[in-house]
Amino acid sequence: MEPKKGPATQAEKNRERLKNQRDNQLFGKAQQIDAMTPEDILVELKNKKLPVFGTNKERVERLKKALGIPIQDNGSKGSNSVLNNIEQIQKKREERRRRMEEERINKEERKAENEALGKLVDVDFQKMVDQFKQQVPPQKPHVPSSELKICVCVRKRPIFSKEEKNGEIDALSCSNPVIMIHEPKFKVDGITKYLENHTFQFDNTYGENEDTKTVYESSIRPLCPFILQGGTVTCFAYGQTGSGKTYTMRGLQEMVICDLDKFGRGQLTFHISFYEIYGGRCFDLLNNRAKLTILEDGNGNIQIQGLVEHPVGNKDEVLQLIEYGNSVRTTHATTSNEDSSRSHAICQILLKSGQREFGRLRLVDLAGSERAQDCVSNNRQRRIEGAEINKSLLALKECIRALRGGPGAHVPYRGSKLTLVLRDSFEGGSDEKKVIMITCVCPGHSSSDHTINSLRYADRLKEQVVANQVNQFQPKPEPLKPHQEQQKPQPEPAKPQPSKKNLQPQVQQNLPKKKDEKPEVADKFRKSFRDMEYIQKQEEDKMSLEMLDLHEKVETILEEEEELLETHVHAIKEDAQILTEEGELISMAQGDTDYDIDSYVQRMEILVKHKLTVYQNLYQKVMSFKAHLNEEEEFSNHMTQKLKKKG
Ligand SMILES: Nc1ncnc2c1ncn2[C@@H]1O[C@H](COP(=O)(O)OP(=O)(O)OP(=O)(O)O)[C@@H](O)[C@H]1O
Repeated sequence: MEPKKGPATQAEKNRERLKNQRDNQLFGKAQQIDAMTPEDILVELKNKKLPVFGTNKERVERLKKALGIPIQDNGSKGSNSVLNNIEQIQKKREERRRRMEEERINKEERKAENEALGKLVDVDFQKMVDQFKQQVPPQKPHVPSSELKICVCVRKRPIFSKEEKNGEIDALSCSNPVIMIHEPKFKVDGITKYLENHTFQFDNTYGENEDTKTVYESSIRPLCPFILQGGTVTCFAYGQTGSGKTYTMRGLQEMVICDLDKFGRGQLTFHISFYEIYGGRCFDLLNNRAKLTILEDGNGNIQIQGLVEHPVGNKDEVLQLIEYGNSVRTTHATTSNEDSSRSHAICQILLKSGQREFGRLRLVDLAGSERAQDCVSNNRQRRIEGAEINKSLLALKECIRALRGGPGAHVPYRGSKLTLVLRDSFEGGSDEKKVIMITCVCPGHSSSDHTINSLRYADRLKEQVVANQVNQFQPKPEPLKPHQEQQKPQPEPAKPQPSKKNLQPQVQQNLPKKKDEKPEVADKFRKSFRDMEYIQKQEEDKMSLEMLDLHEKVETILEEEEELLETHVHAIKEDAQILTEEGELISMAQGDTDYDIDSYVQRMEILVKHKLTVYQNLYQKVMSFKAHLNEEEEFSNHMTQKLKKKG
């Protein structure tokens, strides 16, 4: 007999492929029908407007026939076919039981394995995540930042054994330039588990096994020649507390100093300044945390008054200074990271050769992004810090985006203190200024919300904003089984969009109307508020008008607090002066029996009046400040109530 020939032509091959596909589909459908209950068969027949008479087997065959599934005629009739049917059902039941048992044993084994490793993770979710991870596409080479207008990248840090002991699952898959978040979820029944998978793509992504040198090689290093030709490069580390911002920044600081020193062949001096912005105020990290004042002259030039620039010729000294600066940053303990930073730290390096200025490099380690949600905390200090962080991160996003708009684009740098001091990093378009944004993310599944927020933030900085995709990489579908845990895509609920129509009147109402303010203060305040309005409009789906109102209140409080402290110091000095004069007056009155009572009364009247004026002024400032604090408190309570109702 001649061996069976395979398909000869392409057309035959295609026909055979299509036939196989169809057979597979029909086989799948037949399996689904066999697994259906008699009631389901009835419903299905009715749906398809087919007759419902006869036994269940006859109904099944009718349904299959209607769907084009060939009926196997085994020639048996009557009791024989009934026996066959029962046999088939039993086989399927056994098969199902065998599979369930296998799954149970598999689960127990995974659990025991995890326990031995000290991991207390949910094995079902872990299995689902592992399945997805097997389908991650291969990694592509990293793109050097010199080829990009703005380099937007993401770095995933490794999961710590401490986190796994606490039940954390590594829910991030990273394969340059893609990063996926596998978010464990429960269906409404509260039992069935599934994963919601979000896929993002950036210029570069770095996984847990890629070290800081790899990040450096494709981010800052390609821009070193640009700096040496007089360019300005600003590199930001963004992300939630504990995601590795400081870890990444410290590594980059060291590498870039060494490289710039090497490229400059020892001829360059580094002029280092290192300061932080904490709660809307600026402090010099290399000068005993001296408080700095941000000034803007009539031409819009920004100056940080009091900031000390340290000229250093030796790279080791540069690194020592940076290390010192890092160690004195403002930190506060939180549950997730004991050294959680609430400040933005800006390390600025100006390169000079003799008197000739070269480029500038700014390395900015941003405050924990989740702190921006502290706007409704119980603690006022935290709230004000949170509002400041929120405002600065929103303003930063819009200022970076303005770089893409070219030299003439509006840069809303007055929207926050951070963007105000970094104004020079954003103006002139992306050919003149280079920005690298490294978004750091935590791998643990319980951080999924924060991670998604961080990636969405970074996504807005990309050239083309493409909405992240949900469930791009799905495991191969298995036939549906009853009560099986499904990895089902769940569309995100649509967010209500505030209407633009309603925006204007309310914003107008919010415009600051402060009495007795100096004209330049009022002007500064209005300009900054206009930039906040601009940012709010770009961000209207995220930033509510209430948030804008909160930012205005916080701005007022910060400005007034400054003024109040100044007035208080002034009052104490005046008082001391008056006290000295009073002392002199008393000594005169007590020591000289022949003193002039009229002159005493006259001088005393002047002194007391002066004292009253000084303290009256201070009292008014205290009362006004107190009223604004109360207003902020009320507003915060209102926001908290609103959030509670929503949640
Ligand atoms: N890629 C990494 N590889 C190994 N360990 C890392 C990595 N990234 C971060 N870590 C470690 O994770 C911890 C938190 O990192 P880091 O302090 O840099 O976070 P952070 O984002 O700066 O937090 P915060 O905003 O609170 O300052 C540190 O112990 C750090 O050593």
